[in-house]
Amino acid sequence: MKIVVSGFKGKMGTACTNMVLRQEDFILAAVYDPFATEKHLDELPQYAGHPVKVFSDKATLVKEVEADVWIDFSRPDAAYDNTRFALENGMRPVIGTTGFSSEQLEELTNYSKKLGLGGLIAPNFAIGAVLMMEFAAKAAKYFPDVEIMELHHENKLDAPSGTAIKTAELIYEVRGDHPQGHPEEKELIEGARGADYHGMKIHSVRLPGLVAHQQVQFGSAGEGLIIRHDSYDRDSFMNGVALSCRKVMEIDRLIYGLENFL
Ligand SMILES: NC(=O)C1=CN([C@@H]2O[C@H](COP(=O)(O)OP(=O)(O)OC[C@H]3O[C@@H](n4cnc5c(N)ncnc54)[C@H](O)[C@@H]3O)[C@@H](O)[C@H]2O)C=CC1
Ligand SMILES: O=C(O)C1=N[C@H](C(=O)O)C[C@H](O)C1
Repeated sequence: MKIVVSGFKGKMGTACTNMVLRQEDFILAAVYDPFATEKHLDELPQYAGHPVKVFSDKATLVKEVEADVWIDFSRPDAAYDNTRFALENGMRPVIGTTGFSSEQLEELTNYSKKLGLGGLIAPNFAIGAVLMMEFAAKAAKYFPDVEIMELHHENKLDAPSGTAIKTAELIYEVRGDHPQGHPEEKELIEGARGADYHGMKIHSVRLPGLVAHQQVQFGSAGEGLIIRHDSYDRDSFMNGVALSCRKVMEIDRLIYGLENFL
């Protein structure tokens, strides 16, 4: 299977490039990053011995390279354009980049169906994070009062995280609208109670030293339940990305969420 890694200079792009090179049935057809130059081949040791084509321009890439799968970990403001571009050029998207609106997800799904091309957009590729979301949705039936704390490295651009949004959506499907806290509570400093999603509060922490962590904290009369997932290393996402590259070859539309492949 021939694969392009988009956003290859970044933290996740680097991990994905290494992962693709390690898989016997994957071929790294090209890497793309608008900030790339040819000298990246010499600078990045993981490419040693592997003749990989480096592109800083998507249009040139598709003229010179044929690939089956487009892995993308770039920026929230590039997520939609890159996914659309992959589909338009016959590559199955495996997208970890966050920042899609529900309208964009719907439009891309419809477009993929029209083309008959498989693909996946997943806010989190760590198997443990998918389980955390499923456990949280299950708990919400009995514990409707819940707050989500997501904690990430200080270079993250979007807040709340894609994982926190997906978790909130899953919990909302179970418990619906549910105002929390005292009806007369007042924030003395704006934002103190976090973002509000149908009554559920979401808190975003950004600190050096963190990778990707989330705690879903439930409270009920006299008891509490905390469901927590920690990605200590970006390798935590790689099994999910590798699995998805194989699975998108077997389907004929874009889907949302790694749970669909587990
Ligand atoms: N779904 C998942 O499991 C995970 C998703 N992410 C998401 O992946 C994205 C990237 O995260 P990091 O690697 O930490 O960021 P990063 O900042 O380390 O890397 C982003 C890379 O994208 C490149 N880039 C900028 N504009 C681009 C464009 N238009 N097309 C292609 N590449 C472009 C940058 O030059 C940079 O090399 C974020 O949206 C993050 O939330 C991160 C970790 C796991
Ligand atoms: O930016 C990150 O790092 C991560 N982004 C994804 C998100 O927004 O949920 C997945 C994971 O949390 C790491």
